[in-house]
Amino acid sequence: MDYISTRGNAPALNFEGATLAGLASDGGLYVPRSWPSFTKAEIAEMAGLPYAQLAQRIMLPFVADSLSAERLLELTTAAYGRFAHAAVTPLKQFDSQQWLLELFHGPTLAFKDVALQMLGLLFEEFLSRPNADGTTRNLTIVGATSGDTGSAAIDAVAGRAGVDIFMLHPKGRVSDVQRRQMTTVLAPNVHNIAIDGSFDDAQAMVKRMFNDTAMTSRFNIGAVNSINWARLMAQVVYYFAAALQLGAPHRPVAFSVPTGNFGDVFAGYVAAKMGLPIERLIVATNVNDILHRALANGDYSAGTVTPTAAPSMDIQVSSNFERLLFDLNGRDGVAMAAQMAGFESTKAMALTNAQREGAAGLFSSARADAGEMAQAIRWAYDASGELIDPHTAIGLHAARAAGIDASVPVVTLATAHPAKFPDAVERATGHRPLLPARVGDLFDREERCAELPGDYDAVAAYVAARATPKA
Ligand SMILES: Cc1ncc(COP(=O)(O)O)c(C=O)c1O
Ligand SMILES: N[C@@H](CCOP(=O)(O)O)C(=O)O
Repeated sequence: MDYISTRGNAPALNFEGATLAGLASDGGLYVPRSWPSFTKAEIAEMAGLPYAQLAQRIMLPFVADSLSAERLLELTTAAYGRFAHAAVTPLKQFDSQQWLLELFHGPTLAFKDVALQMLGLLFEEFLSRPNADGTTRNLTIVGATSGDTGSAAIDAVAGRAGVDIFMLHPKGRVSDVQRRQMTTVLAPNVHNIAIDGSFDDAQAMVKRMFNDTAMTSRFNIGAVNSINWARLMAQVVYYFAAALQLGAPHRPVAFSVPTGNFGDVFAGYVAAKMGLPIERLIVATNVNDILHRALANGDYSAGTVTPTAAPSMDIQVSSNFERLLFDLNGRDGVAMAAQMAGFESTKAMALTNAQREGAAGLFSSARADAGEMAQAIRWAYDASGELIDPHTAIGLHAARAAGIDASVPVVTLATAHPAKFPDAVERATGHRPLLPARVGDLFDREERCAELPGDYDAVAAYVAARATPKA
């Protein structure tokens, strides 16, 4: 399997190359040249597999040019061995139709761990392979976070040889738990930067660095955000895990996905392409609703970001939407590059008919405001005694409003542990969720974080002064 850019003007790469490259050199995102798929019988055979084995089966077609099946299983076993629940991503039932897929049993309490524990191991694996002249490579990871990617990526690479990580977060716009999970990791290869601005500003700076030759000529810039294909590949697995438990491939399942950068729900789209019978993918947003507007009426135009109690979804430019638009528009890289150039200059874009109609076949969408989010937190607590976080609540609100046929199970992805956002959960229910013991003495640890203006040159200079140059 090789990987091509959505903008059609970058070299095709194998899995190892795409993983280390992160973003394509033409500014596009790497996608597999074609979607591998499983037959109904092959999917049925996966029922009951332990998570690490299921992950190996699902990922193998994507990585086979770079990893053997045996090595892949060693990596999935190591990655998912660190999860606090034996099922890795357990399902909980609310009522006869509504289910919750708990994705927060990893080390940093959010769904990002599922992919980033794997990505950390993949980086280590590929960077340890010698070049033709016997030297090895290093990587300067530059990432943007609205709270969860940062801590999960830092946990996955802290202290690893050959990797420096520079993580940008919007100052004052992540929860205290999220910030501390990043800033209390004092390993010398970890650099936290709080910038003045929004997550979108941070993400734009990261993408710009990949195309800044002054930086790329000196450093091997790498990505941990979901612009990196390997992130999404690892997230496909839990759609299979959940659907198999609910009767797939003999019964379709719908998923409701709290959405910001469109990575998690795009992984669901990939699962459908691979043959998993998905009835509907419900894209749930908070009031930062660019994706809801795009799917409902074709209007992909970025407004100003409004801070909410679900800060990780305070996003108005959704990187991975480009992957979907590319796939739905006949995979025409030239057209995609023109469409994205238009968006980058005007911050607005109209979907083509093919994109609108293609998306409507599988996706629907909903937007939840603060009141609807709080109501969903309360509903979950009353229905099951379960405390859910504000992001998950937005998904649950959309799941219950979607009008899916009663015979189809609807699974809401629980993307973060409620204790990451204790204030909002307590306001809604009167109960304050406790941090699990595995995060330890988070509030007693020393913090280290630089503060920079929301200015690309300042960030680039900061990185250049501290990163390890290419070997
Ligand atoms: C807790 C939480 N829920 C949902 C999302 C949205 O996921 P995605 O950006 O993949 O759409 C994020 C961040 O991305 C998150 O951290
Ligand atoms: N919500 C995310 C934003 C970054 O998204 P990513 O999936 O592209 O890494 C976060 O928590 O940082």
